[in-house]
Amino acid sequence: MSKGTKRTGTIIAAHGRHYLAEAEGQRLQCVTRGKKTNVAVGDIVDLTLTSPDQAVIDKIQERKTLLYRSDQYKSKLLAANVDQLFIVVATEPSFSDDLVSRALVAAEAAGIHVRLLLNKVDVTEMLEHARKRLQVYSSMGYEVLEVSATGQPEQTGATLAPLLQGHSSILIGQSGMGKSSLINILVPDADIATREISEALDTGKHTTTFTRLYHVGPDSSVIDSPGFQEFGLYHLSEGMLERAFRDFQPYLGGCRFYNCRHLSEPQCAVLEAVNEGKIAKMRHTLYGQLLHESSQTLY
Ligand SMILES: Nc1nc2c(ncn2[C@@H]2O[C@H](COP(=O)(O)OP(=O)(O)OP(=O)(O)O)[C@@H](O)[C@H]2O)c(=O)[nH]1
Ligand SMILES: [Zn+2]
Repeated sequence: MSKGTKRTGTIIAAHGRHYLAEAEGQRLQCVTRGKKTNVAVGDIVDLTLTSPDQAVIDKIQERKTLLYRSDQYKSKLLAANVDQLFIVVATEPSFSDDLVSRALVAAEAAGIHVRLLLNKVDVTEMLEHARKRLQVYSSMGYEVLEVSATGQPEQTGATLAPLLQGHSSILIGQSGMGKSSLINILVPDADIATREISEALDTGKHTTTFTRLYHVGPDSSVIDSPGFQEFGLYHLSEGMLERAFRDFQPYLGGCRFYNCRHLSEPQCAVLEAVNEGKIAKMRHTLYGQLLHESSQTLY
């Protein structure tokens, strides 16, 4: 394989502007042309080799999906081409409804199937409390799976592994929910793979701060992303937002004004549903917050 050879590869790890691609079973360190940082883990890319194990990314192939966060200034790509998302929460430490809902909205907007994964169900003192808090999501139709990564690893693997087959999945969650423990069950050699990727990307000690993709079977992969504390959705337009709230859907079209923003309009079907307890108050509050964010976008 010589300099100038063309390849098609999959991006399996990203750290800053450094990417690692896999092409025909070979790992290639990649950079973008210019200062572009629009590449995501999971992207299928056209490459030109610059040395036996290095390449330049010429082109990102059309994406089936793109999951991303954004703040006022820029978007932060989480993963490309995934078709399902697992939001990992736990009995303890306590999870944030705000972050869970934001992740649900991001998935809906990107057209990605989403489930919640309640981990650490072995912590029985907190189990009923966590289940109760998750009812708001299951009543909207989101599936909530219960697992215990350290308490019942075999059963957890048996529950999750079949769900990954034939899919490109991503796990996200706040720090401490047990995401790494789950990945270690799903990807037995994850630690070794992480070390190898870390060396290839030259990330030094920061082994847990990059997103990476693992193969878990033919046509099956799972992406592990770093824990997050915030989940900005500045990029979602108003129209996208109302549709991304699954609990609003039965009421859309029922408002007096066709262009109702569901904030303070008279005879708003969404507001009526909130008042009747059919839509959770915290969901509507978040919707208002996200509308505000989408009006603040500077890019
Ligand atoms: N009791 C119990 N503890 C668990 C379970 N899964 C993970 N833990 C513990 O929870 C802590 C956090 O787990 P990690 O897997 O490191 O969590 P993480 O979400 O990857 O966290 P970050 O690495 O900070 O992003 C560790 O002490 C685990 O041993 C579980 O099913 N039950
Ligand atoms: Zn309305």
